[in-house]
Amino acid sequence: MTTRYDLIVIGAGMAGIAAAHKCASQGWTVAIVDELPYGGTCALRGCDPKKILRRGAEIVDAARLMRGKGINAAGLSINWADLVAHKHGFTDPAPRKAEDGLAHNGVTTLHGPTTFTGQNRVEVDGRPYEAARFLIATGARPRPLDLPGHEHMLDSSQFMDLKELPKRILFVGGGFISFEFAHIAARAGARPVIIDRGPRPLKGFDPDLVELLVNRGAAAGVEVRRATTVTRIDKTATGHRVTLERAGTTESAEYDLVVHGAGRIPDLSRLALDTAGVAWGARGVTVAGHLQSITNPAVYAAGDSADTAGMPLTPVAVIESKVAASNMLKNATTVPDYTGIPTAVFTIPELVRVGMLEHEARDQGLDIEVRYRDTSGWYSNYRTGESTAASKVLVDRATDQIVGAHLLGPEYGELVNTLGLAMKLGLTTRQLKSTTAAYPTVGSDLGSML
Ligand SMILES: Cc1cc2nc3c(=O)[nH]c(=O)nc-3n(C[C@H](O)[C@H](O)[C@H](O)COP(=O)(O)OP(=O)(O)OC[C@H]3O[C@@H](n4cnc5c(N)ncnc54)[C@H](O)[C@@H]3O)c2cc1C
Ligand SMILES: NC(=O)c1ccc[n+]([C@@H]2O[C@H](COP(=O)([O-])OP(=O)(O)OC[C@H]3O[C@@H](n4cnc5c(N)ncnc54)[C@H](O)[C@@H]3O)[C@@H](O)[C@H]2O)c1
Repeated sequence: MTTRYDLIVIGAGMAGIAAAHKCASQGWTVAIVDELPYGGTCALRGCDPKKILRRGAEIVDAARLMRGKGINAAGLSINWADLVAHKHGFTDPAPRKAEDGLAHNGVTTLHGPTTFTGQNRVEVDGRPYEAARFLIATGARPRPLDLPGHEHMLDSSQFMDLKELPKRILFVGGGFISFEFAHIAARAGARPVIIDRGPRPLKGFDPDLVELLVNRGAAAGVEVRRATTVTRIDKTATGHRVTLERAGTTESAEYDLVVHGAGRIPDLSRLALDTAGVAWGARGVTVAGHLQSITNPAVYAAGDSADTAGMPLTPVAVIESKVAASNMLKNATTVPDYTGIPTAVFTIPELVRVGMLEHEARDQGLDIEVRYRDTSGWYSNYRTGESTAASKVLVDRATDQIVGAHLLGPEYGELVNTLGLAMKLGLTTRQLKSTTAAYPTVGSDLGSML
């Protein structure tokens, strides 16, 4: 017999869980399904465990910066197995907590791979279900790389579960994952190399700050090679022989590990979306601004699996999920507001961005003032021994409002939240400068950055 719900949510990550809670709390009958343990990428295989591993690296780096300044960092090292065990202390109980919370709120929790069998029907592990509405929240997976030996690469989840960390690690792709993991690995004693096929890694971030970060990473043992790609990976007795291509020349080198950091794609190919009449493409489920499928009105999508103006980030998944849930409940067409959502690369130090890049602002015809500050000599950084730090705030001359902000430095991942808030609320830099921060905190540097 087919069980029927008001809503079936496919994917129990950030996007799926938030929407299931919201609709169930409004009295809808809701089921949620995942083929993996509940919690999704962010809690189990992404943001949260990654930042636990980074904590070890932060401590080592912080001690090294204070060498000769009263701290003896000699002999300080990361015990990788213990650090990974510390991570498991958080991730192992998370699925049970997530599932119990849903069940407590009246949501039926299902398990297994899900595929559509009609416009408003799915099968979960072979069992049929129907619903008036569906939310697709299936997230993303590593982009398949078409090269001989691709199966020897580890993905980000496998990397974070390594029992021990070898020395020679090649990260393919110069984006978020490679930079964050390489910065952790270097502090844990490895010699990571990042290759990127383009001339500039971390393309979504301010180019001047990226160059500073690349140099700071080099000093910590992270090598970055540009315009380089991998063409072949062969397993050897001691590791992997990797063939690399750069400007038409080929070289090969031996690495213990090769890690995939070459982008992620929406995880949709197994859902049989065509059977449900749901249009989709390489960027995700094709949705209107209010997150409803443009071809099947019963279906909505949110998070990494939806083709929207938002980046594939946790705060975006949560906002989209709440807006999609509210639209389903009220039959409304509200569009998410993406203004002022910050993003951070958790290297050491971290690189952050909110709003537009310089060239994006100019392409939009804005008359901007670029307020660049080398903050490396400022008190907050002197105190920690950090010698690489800078800020670049883009201010619209016509309105005195911030249209973009780019920061590289310790704790700037916290500072950027204030700039995001200012953008969201449309504060002028004059208004922002009139606020007072506790002193001495990095927040108290904001006025001088402006
Ligand atoms: C290594 C890493 C680090 C990251 N760090 C950060 C960070 O620091 N900050 C940040 O903002 N973002 C970060 N992200 C991105 C962030 O994790 C994602 O944007 C976010 O988790 C997306 O949430 P989601 O709910 O859309 O998808 P997910 O959390 O991926 O959830 C999708 C769920 O759907 C399930 N699923 C898929 N297909 C099916 C199917 N057919 N049937 C049943 N279930 C299915 C999956 O098993 C999964 O549990 C990181 C990502 C990675 C990979
Ligand atoms: N801190 C965070 O918020 C965080 C951390 C990790 C991941 N994420 C999310 O996960 C997504 C995926 O991360 P990612 O690091 O895999 O991708 P990414 O999109 O950040 O970067 C991929 C990079 O790999 C390069 N590349 C692609 N194919 C290549 C090849 N064959 N050889 C060499 N270089 C190649 C691209 O030019 C690009 O620079 C991100 O877009 C982000 O949304 C976020």
